[in-house]
Amino acid sequence: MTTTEQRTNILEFKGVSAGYGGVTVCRDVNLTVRPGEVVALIGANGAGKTTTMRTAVGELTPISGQARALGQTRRASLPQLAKRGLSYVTEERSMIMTLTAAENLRLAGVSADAACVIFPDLRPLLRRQAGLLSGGEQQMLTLARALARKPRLLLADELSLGLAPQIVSRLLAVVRSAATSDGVGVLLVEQHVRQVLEVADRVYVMRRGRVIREGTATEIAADLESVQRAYLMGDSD
Ligand SMILES: Nc1ncnc2c1ncn2[C@@H]1O[C@H](COP(=O)(O)OP(=O)(O)OP(=O)(O)O)[C@@H](O)[C@H]1O
Repeated sequence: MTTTEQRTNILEFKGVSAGYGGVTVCRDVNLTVRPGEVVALIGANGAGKTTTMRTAVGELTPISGQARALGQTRRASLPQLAKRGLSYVTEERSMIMTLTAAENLRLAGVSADAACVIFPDLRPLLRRQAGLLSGGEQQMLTLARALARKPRLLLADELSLGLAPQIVSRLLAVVRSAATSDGVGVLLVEQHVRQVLEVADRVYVMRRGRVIREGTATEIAADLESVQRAYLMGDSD
């Protein structure tokens, strides 16, 4: 990756407000993601993290401001962004549960070998129905499928929801490595704040629809108790 590429934002929000049916949920959000960096978006339930992600991937249109992914100057849909190199993964199990792991990969145009390079543990599971995989295995498959497509921008919304800490670490380590080794820009929404701070470069903290703090992961980690007390305890405080 050249220095110029590293400096270019592959995701950029300028004063973005967004919401549902005319009701504004996120207000004046400014954020950036550059190639090769892992950026975490943290905040209490209902803070507006998913709304921000859905705006970034073109599922929601900003009420005002500008949301630009992968250099698009006009609003683009998720399929258009996917063609340009966006992968979007969420906590929802997105596999077809009656198909095998290998069939799910094939359906996405991803080779089983490429997926197994990312998570070797998938190899013995390829012929198993996706619906019979554990939650952690399903998310390994989801992440392997997303990364094997060699995206330029990965948006992951609570990929590890409800999973054991050990598997959360493994998923996050693979995300970190995709950023470091392949230059993927990553925006991560995670409830596992301590773990995400270990892999993130920068962090945005949201509360009541606004970004109320940003910093390097090191800065936020050094001040984690007050961040958690002030911002993550619940939006009704
Ligand atoms: N489809 C929708 N229609 C109307 N309001 C919505 C919709 N989805 C979310 N909201 C509201 O928008 C606000 C922000 O929700 P959002 O899902 O973005 O928060 P979040 O930070 O991702 O929360 P969580 O951590 O609980 O997933 C909440 O008040 C929520 O009720």
